[in-house]
Amino acid sequence: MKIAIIGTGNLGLSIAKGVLHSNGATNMYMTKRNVESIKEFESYGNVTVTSDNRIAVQNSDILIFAVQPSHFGQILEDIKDLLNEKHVVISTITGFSIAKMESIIGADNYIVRSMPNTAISVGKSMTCICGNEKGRKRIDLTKAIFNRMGHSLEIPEEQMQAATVICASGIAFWMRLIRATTQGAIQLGFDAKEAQELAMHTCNGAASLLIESGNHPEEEIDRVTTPMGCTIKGLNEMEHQGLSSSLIRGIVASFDKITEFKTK
Ligand SMILES: NC(=O)C1=CN([C@@H]2O[C@H](COP(=O)(O)OP(=O)(O)OC[C@H]3O[C@@H](n4cnc5c(N)ncnc54)[C@H](O)[C@@H]3O)[C@@H](O)[C@H]2O)C=CC1
Ligand SMILES: O=C(O)[C@@H]1CCC=N1
Repeated sequence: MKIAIIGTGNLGLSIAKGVLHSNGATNMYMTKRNVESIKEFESYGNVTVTSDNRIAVQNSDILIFAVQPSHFGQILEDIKDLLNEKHVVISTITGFSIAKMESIIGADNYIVRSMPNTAISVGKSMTCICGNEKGRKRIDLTKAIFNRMGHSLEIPEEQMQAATVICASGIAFWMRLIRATTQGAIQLGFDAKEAQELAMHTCNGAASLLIESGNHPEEEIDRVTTPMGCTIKGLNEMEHQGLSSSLIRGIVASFDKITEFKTK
């Protein structure tokens, strides 16, 4: 598998690390404007680092674009004449529709949108995927690539904006909750390192329990909340302070922000 990461910044670098850790590519190109910060990746032997997207496209089959939304249109213009039947054009770009991509490179390309998160670097991404008419013939291949770096789900393009919030931004929401739990643990007497260790592994356990059991969260919460116990006291106080409501309102605000920059 010959993969190009076009735009090796925060997300692109996470994807590159995930590809390398999962041995997901026989050959990988990594591009960015200034390559100094990623030069070290050439030590992997099967990695080429360059600022030239055209070279990367010519030497790769799977093209994963991870540039800022405002840069993506011009980058597609710059490489569109190189695209052929071997290429799968995979975009992680928030708010950049398939129709907009087709208006630049044409509908006769294998186009897939993928919405991963930075946990892809450690093989734990939740990645949502959709494709254009030709791209849907490459969905299984795309899922195979992203399933080596976590879990993936094909969804309609209409849900990609919501998926961006829940999965891509969502990982930051969960890490803020881990940080808040850590601060609570520090207040209760743990040092910062141990406090974060407790918070991370408890969070990991909660997610793993739900994934493995397939149970509803409240079913599992009912197993923890001893009558008149400390857990229900804490949970009810959190809800009195608006825990669930503040999370939901933050998720909706994040969604509305994407709508804002989509309409610009
Ligand atoms: N950061 C995240 O967790 C996620 C980001 N996304 C999307 O991924 C895209 C990238 O986001 P970030 O990684 O956070 O941004 P970033 O700014 O960290 O990375 C963008 C990279 O693109 C490079 N770039 C700019 N122009 C270029 C060009 N002409 N050729 C090659 N590289 C070029 C920049 O040097 C930079 O390294 C955005 O569209 C964002 O919406 C999607 C899901 C998650
Ligand atoms: O914050 C952002 O706009 C990008 C999309 C999801 C994660 N990072």
